[in-house]
Amino acid sequence: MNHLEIDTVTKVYDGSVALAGVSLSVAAHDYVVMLGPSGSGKTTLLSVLGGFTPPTSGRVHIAGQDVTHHGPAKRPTATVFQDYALFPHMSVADNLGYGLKLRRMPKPQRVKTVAATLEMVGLGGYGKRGIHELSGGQRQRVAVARALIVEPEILLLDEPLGALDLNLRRQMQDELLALQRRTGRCFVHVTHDQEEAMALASVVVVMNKGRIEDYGAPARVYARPRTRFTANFMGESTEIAARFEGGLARTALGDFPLSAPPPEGATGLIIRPENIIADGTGPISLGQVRLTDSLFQGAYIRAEAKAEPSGQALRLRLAGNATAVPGDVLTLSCRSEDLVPV
Ligand SMILES: Nc1ncnc2c1ncn2[C@@H]1O[C@H](COP(=O)(O)OP(=O)(O)OP(=O)(O)O)[C@@H](O)[C@H]1O
Repeated sequence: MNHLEIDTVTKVYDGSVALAGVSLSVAAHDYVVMLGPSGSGKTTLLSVLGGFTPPTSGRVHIAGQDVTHHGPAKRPTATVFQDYALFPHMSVADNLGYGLKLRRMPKPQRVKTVAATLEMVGLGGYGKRGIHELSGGQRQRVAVARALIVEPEILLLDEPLGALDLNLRRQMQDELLALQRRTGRCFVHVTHDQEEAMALASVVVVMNKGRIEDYGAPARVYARPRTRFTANFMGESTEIAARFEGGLARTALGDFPLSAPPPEGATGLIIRPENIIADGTGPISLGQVRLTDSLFQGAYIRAEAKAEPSGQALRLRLAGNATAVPGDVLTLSCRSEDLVPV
């Protein structure tokens, strides 16, 4: 059995289905990021893992123990909430020490553990401060430290960086990743920010309408999405309608060999803009297109084009130093493996 086993978990609220049979196995060293649009069930699943929401059916095992009906205090998890939920009237050290006190750790040991944990999150010497004397990033670190200090088997993080500005968010992402590696603990993190998911996850879980659409290493999920929803939700792509016959995808741009069998019921090929080569040097020719739109973005040019004569629209990403204006005619190509059947 894996470190975390989620077995066919459902959650129904007054007839509305928040989780529709979610199953997932997670290893002890994984950094899992749950990603999905608003209302897809991410927070509900995290809350079921933390023991705050009882599932309607299904089971949850953590470190070999069936915790399905255990409340938050009775399971080996700790949660970092988006608003941090720190005790505002207590000092930083008392916030951290609280959980240890509940576990009846003797005071001298408690003081040492608090100091070491503050050191670990880069807040050595901040123990005496009040919560209101900290910046947003420092409060976030205190919240993570307070959760980690009780040595949970799994650290649950609900949009932990949601309240921070972009620069601080990136810095805290680096810090969270370093902390996860240093502590070797399993982190399960909820976000709706796909860049954050890619940056942090060893396993990204894409959720939609209470189900898992796709999960795996971020590079695989991004490059070879298993479903149309995942392809559209993560990054940009173009879909080319296709019929699949004898190892070939027949499309308006031509017939292409497939590098993998199409999933059942597949009706299209997905291609990412950055995988379209803006000349004829790739092994698969996509033919000629005329640019219909181009937008300079600094490092690259985001462009739209229409294939000739089919009229198929394509999204492109051209080098930032290219000259590209609407009306230009380009010959496009790609690699077979970058045409992903969905
Ligand atoms: N306490 C509740 N009572 C009734 N319905 C709920 C409750 N909590 C969540 N839901 C519903 O369950 C579904 C999943 O919600 P959930 O909060 O898990 O989604 P989410 O992916 O975390 O969304 P967001 O990114 O907006 O936080 C939604 O349709 C929501 O309205």
